Amino acid sequence: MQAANTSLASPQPVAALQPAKPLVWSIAASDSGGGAGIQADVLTLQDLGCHACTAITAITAQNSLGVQALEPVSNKLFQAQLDALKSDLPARAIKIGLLPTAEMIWQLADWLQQYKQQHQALVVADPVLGSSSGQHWHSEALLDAWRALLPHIDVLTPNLPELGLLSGRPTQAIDEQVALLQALGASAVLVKGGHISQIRDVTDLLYQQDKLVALACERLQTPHQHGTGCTLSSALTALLAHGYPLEDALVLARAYLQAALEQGYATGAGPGSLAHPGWPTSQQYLPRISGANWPKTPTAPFAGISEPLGVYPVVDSIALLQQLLPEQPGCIQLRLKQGSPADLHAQIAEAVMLCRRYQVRLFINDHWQLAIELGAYGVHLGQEDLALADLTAIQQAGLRLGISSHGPFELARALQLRPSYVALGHVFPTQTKQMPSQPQGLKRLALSVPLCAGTPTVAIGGIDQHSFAQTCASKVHGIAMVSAITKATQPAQRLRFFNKLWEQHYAYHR
Ligand SMILES: Cc1ncc(COP(=O)(O)OP(=O)(O)O)c(N)n1
Ligand SMILES: Cc1ncsc1CCOP(=O)(O)O
Repeated sequence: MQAANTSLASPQPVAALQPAKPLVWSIAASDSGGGAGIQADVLTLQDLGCHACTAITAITAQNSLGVQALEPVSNKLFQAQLDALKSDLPARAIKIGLLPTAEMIWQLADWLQQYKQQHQALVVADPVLGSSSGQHWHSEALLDAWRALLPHIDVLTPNLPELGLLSGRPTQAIDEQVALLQALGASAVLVKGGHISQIRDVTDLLYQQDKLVALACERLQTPHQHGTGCTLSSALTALLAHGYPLEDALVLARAYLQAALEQGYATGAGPGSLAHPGWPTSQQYLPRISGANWPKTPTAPFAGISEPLGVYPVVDSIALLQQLLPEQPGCIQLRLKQGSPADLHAQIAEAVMLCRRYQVRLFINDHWQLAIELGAYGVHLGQEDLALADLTAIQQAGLRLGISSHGPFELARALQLRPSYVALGHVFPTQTKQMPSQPQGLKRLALSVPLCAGTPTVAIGGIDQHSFAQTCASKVHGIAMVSAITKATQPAQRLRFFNKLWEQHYAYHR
């Protein structure tokens, strides 16, 4: 019998395929206790739908009570791991954790410089310079090496002590310390709030060039916090690997961490481990976001909407409104982008009168003062419009408020204001408006809907007869459309068609 060819010397490469899951590398140390390091990273990356590859920097002997020993891998073995991954499993994103020696950090800096010239990969680095149980693994030489690594890192996630060590100016203000790291080549810096002060909330600060955003979550009273930094940074890496922009990735990663902490569990006699709670789907874990140009939340929620919004045409003229109203859409929006004050007043007054006659709920885009004055059902505002509007006046006048969102970050901000509905868009490419962001697609739409529990959702952007049913399947409460209705040769007939589809869907699938 002929022996099967079991040679390991020269495996034939399988034809390059697009991997089914994003490939993410964790470059970090092993935690024999299974709560932090490589082990926490792999569990988190897999939990968030990525394939985790690893390059182990050191092996630690530890349990829930502390670290008993740490031994770096040889530089040769470290290099071999990186090269093996590079030749066959290129990363969409890379997470860096504990780097045990200055020499290994310099080696990684050289290696990353070359890698990033050939591959597009985002690098998140959690500068682990000590353990939560009190050990520290830094020397001046190691800190200098970390500083040299900064230009190769896209997001650095230090806690406050780590920021102080890296900046070398621990007594200066956080902004000033971050500026020092940015001067050394750091891009985005997320200063984690766990150590900032023992107040009710944990507030993380995201610095990007000239922009600062704060994300606050309730401080959970749990002893099971081993691996918190590793879990946050690997969750962030996973979400970046899925293609979420940084702020969106961070909001979801923070929600993931909050659920992971809340469901943490005891392992040994010391602090236990975090759970791996799956994709964030619950609004209760979303961080509260603050930053420049963001309005205060009115003291009460906006008026609610009882019936589903249904098919939601967005029109730019009274003529179209008149054509569509007899078809009884779930609601309608007048979106006027030009006109003198007198002209706008006259058109909105007429729209209010017509919608009352047909008993259709009328939202006014942008012109919130006229909407209040003339008694519209509600107002729709974009995120940039919110800072300019008097939200308390809209809320106290009893008008409904709909707010646009283009991803989890804007969605979390919008939900904070307790609006009457949130719009999720743009779902598909659209010709109607130049959009600053990428289309979200149906998968992200479906993942966003559960985050809004209790607040109605409206999908918008590029929805037409081909995508209507799939969009309904995401369980949104309304479907807003501009061109699919207004550019049809017979807009009223087209609306009738969509109304019928909505009713069928609603009757059979809710
Ligand atoms: C239902 C609905 N969703 C989103 C929008 C977009 O509003 P906005 O972000 O204010 O952009 P403009 O419409 O002003 O271009 C909307 N109008 N309606
Ligand atoms: C106003 C707006 N906001 C997000 S997408 C969009 C335009 C939607 O138009 P269409 O339905 O023609 O794609």
